[in-house]
Amino acid sequence: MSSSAPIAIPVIDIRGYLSDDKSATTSIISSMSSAAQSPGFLQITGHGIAPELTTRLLDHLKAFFALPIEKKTALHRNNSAALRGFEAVGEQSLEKGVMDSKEGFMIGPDWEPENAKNARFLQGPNQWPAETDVVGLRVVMMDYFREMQALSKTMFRYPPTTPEMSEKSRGIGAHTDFGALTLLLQDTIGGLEVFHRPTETWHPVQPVDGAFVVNIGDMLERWTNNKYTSTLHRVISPVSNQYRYSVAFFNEGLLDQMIECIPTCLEPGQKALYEPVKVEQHLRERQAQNNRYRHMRISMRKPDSAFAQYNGAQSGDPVKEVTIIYDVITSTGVAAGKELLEFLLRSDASTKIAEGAQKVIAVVNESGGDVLVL
Ligand SMILES: O=C(O)CCC(=O)C(=O)O
Ligand SMILES: [Fe+2]
Repeated sequence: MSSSAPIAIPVIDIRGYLSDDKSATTSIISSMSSAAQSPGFLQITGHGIAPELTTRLLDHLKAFFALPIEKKTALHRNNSAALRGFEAVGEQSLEKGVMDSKEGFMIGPDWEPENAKNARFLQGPNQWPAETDVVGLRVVMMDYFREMQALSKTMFRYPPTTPEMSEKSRGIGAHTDFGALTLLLQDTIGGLEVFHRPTETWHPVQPVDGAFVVNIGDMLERWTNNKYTSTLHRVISPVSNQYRYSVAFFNEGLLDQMIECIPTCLEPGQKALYEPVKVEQHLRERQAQNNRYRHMRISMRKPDSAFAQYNGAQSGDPVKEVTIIYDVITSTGVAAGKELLEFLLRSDASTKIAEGAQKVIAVVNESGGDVLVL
């Protein structure tokens, strides 16, 4: 369900931090840390990236996506071991039954083709169109890239849609991001929405002139023991006669970096919720699960941190208890051959049981049948 009720996505001016103003820095850090915990999304202004550069970047992006489809498919991501390049409309579907209506173009740190044999996971050369096709594209992309000092970035174009069609398609289906931190430049069309878990409602991230949207990804959530939140988000297809353009930086860290609970993120008596993992393994697992994984996160309704803390630390032996329940229901194991007690249910029981079963069926249908509901 979409809702226009406001959810506070803070807009934070980081100018004071960049100019080393001590008191401004303290308050900027405290606002950023609180936004990273909830809602896991914020927008930053005063970041020092020249508006001239972002305008030039978006102009070149329009020129790139306006190329004939054959020229774009010649640069398809499938041609690249590092998964760099073009992706057409409809190639992704993050939510069952709704197609993602967007084109993408992924680049990263550029490797000379002759060094490609030394490339590791997701490393390698970019694929560029002929210079004469989009004059200056490569220069502006790499200028922007250096400015942002990021590791990988993807540019998107979302086709416009009609009100009727918008019910059946998404710009990009609901998902969380794999990496540590995403920095997103969006134009003025709008459509990005974040999910407010307690009320299960979607809320727009209004485009703010000159701002970057910042959101926490799964890697940072893991690193901070769930203190920072990797928030579910999506783009609804713009009901407009114009395309929507955006540029996303996925900061994914160095491949050998170990992601293990930052000690200051543990309250006294708390345990680390995740095993340490290297960035490369984390990315490989996410990449392998790709759409399926992203989709699972929606259906499984990530447990809140109170539950996550409890899970695995239950008293007694939960596996044994569940085994006994299974045995009793199936008259096997410890319950084999035993007479079960019968007891009477109140007259409203069958309605209540049917309601519960309907909810379970709805969740299973929504997830494509690949979710275990306990
Ligand atoms: O284009 C956008 O506004 C968001 C894209 C996004 O969420 C993603 O690629 O992970
Ligand atoms: Fe995303």
